Amino acid sequence: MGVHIGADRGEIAETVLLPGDPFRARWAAETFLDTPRCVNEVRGMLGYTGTWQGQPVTIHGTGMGMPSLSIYVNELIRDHGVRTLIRIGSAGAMQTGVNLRDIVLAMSASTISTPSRAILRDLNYAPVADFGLLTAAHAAARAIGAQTHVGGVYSSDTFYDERPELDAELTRHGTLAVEMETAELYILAARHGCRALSVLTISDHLLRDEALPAEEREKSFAQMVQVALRAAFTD
Ligand SMILES: O=P(O)(O)O[C@H]1O[C@H](CO)[C@@H](O)[C@H]1O
Ligand SMILES: O=c1cc[nH]c(=O)[nH]1
Repeated sequence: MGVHIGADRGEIAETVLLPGDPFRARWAAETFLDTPRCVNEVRGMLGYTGTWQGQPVTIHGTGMGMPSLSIYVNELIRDHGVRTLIRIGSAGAMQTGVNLRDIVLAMSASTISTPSRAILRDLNYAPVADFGLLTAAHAAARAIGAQTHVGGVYSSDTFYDERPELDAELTRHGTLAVEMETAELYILAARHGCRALSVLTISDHLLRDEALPAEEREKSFAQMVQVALRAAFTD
């Protein structure tokens, strides 16, 4: 039992899916896992452990932003022996060819700053996905017919950003989407020798006035969870 995760060692699987939203963790666990059991509710950050096709899986919220994700991922790796971490998040599209409901597999994540800045200092470290998870997720997404893009995302510290010129440069440099956690997830996974990937669903568009209606979100997010689970257990 740690500071922010109330589970005992052994109650969390080696493979963890990480939505920002703790209610998405509960929904995904109840929808996709057999015998899901709540293993954490400290501060309302829900975590569930169950099985998928006989394989143990935990689905645990991270909260929004890299400082929050960093707390949970550090404790999952250090205190619970987690080895495979797959974020299942929402993101805003930054390219005209990326549409609502599409899946984005984050090959890399640009940032201005992360909680690891104090360690990396002046190094512009390039956070990247685990190649095996990335290729497995791509195959899984194709297999279920999901519209999928693979490329770079931007992990922002601010949801309400006031730098339109930054968004424009990110778009000009091919960034597919913006979200708020992937860069730190990839850095922590690299530091601890773990596998990580972000599977994202486009929930809104930065170049067009579009957003996914609330009632459609769940159905779209289902594809992302399926992709993450299939990728986690592809040899
Ligand atoms: O849907 P989640 O996983 O929370 O991800 C995105 O949504 C939140 C902002 O609304 C940020 O956490 C961002 O990364
Ligand atoms: O961080 C996020 C997530 C979804 N949509 C956005 O525009 N930003």
